Amino acid sequence: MQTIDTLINARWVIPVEPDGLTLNHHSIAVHGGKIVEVLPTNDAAKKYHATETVDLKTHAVIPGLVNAHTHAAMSLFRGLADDLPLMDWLNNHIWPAEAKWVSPDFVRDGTELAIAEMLKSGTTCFSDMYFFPDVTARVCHDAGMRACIGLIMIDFPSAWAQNADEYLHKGLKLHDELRNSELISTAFAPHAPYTVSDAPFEKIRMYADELDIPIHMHVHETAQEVEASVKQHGMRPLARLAKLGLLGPRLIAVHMTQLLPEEIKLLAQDNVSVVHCPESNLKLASGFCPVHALTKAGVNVALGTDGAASNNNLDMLEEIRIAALLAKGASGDATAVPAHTALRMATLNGAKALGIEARTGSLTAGKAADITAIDLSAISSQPVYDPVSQIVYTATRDQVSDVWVNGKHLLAKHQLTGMDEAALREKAIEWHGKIKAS
Ligand SMILES: CSC[C@H]1O[C@@H](n2cnc3c(O)ncnc32)[C@H](O)[C@@H]1O
Ligand SMILES: [Zn+2]
Repeated sequence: MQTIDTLINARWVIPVEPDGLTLNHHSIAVHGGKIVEVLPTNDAAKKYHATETVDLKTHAVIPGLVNAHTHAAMSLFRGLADDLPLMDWLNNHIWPAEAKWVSPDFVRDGTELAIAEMLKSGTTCFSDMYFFPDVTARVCHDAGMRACIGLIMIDFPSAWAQNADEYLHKGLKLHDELRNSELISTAFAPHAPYTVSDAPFEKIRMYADELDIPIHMHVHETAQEVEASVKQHGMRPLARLAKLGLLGPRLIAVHMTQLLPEEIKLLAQDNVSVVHCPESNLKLASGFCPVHALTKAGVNVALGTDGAASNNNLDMLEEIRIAALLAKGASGDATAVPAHTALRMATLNGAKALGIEARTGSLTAGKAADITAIDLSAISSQPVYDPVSQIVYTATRDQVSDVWVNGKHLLAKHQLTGMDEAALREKAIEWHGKIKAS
């Protein structure tokens, strides 16, 4: 008998890699934060002696969900400004509120609230873009959450940095401090082509090559963004990014609702990853990302929630379902984004976009034990012909029972093991009191 930390016995194991595989009555052996083996439960009982055994008799176990684009601390602005288009929302509501309220304490409390919500809905890793990324990284480390922290750049001063040089300098310092972390990786995060000028983009390209990290950016979010770029630069944002040498496998282009057929070809040729945020795009009426055409062209498409101020939740199960439905509606093709593809977008494709697919994104021996269990015994998920179909089209976040990140059991039987929900609620109420009074 081999001694291990944890043995998870599940009714179904869906490893995501290989694609389309569903394993019945299988177990996951976990030791030292890593997946040691995925094997039939009968064999696991003979081979492994585990310190902790978790029986999930009615559950499907999947790789932890990867939220490939969010602004975690914006959870404290949830519901602050609804039912508006992007630029009105940003210029007249969100940016003024951020100028007034964003501080290290705001980012700490907002990120903790967001992590609690993400863990409770099955997310084990998120890619963030927000002020005080040093605070976000510390909160993730303390909570045991995996994250890709955005080293932000924007052409206006904020409480985090005054100018491009300071944004870059602070970002590089943070990257250096985090370079040996098992849980936290970094990416450059220039906000968008319309808020970052050529000179900082050129520096980011150079440092991203040198440090071998991704570049995470909002791109082609709305038709107005594209029109404004044509007026100001004489070209579409993507063409400008291409001219600046930014198109390539490092680029994580978020939103992409405005794409010409030749741009889709270019994204595929250059191995750019796209992050689709369907709920944010719907709520801000930004447009529709042509996910079916992108996947057919071979582009890696991942999923993100965007921030809780434009969604208004951080629920990746909901995002998966909307992505699968919207792809069919928008393309007029019911075969677009089938359930297995949608689940892959929310797991392995996200990890690939963030450059961490060797660490996470599938239930594969040697990868980190980032695992989510979904209870399919709910009436609304009966009967189960295909557990992947039930996860994508019927499951809601209250069916997420257990979550492990790097082998740590952070959600056990629906309860957060390392976070105090009542205290998080109190802090959110306190912030609401201050913000609404202003
Ligand atoms: C420089 S920190 C990130 C910055 O992005 C803002 N933001 C949040 N959601 C969106 C979105 O959908 N499009 C563009 N910008 C967005 C956030 O409020 C921060 O200011
Ligand atoms: Zn965003």
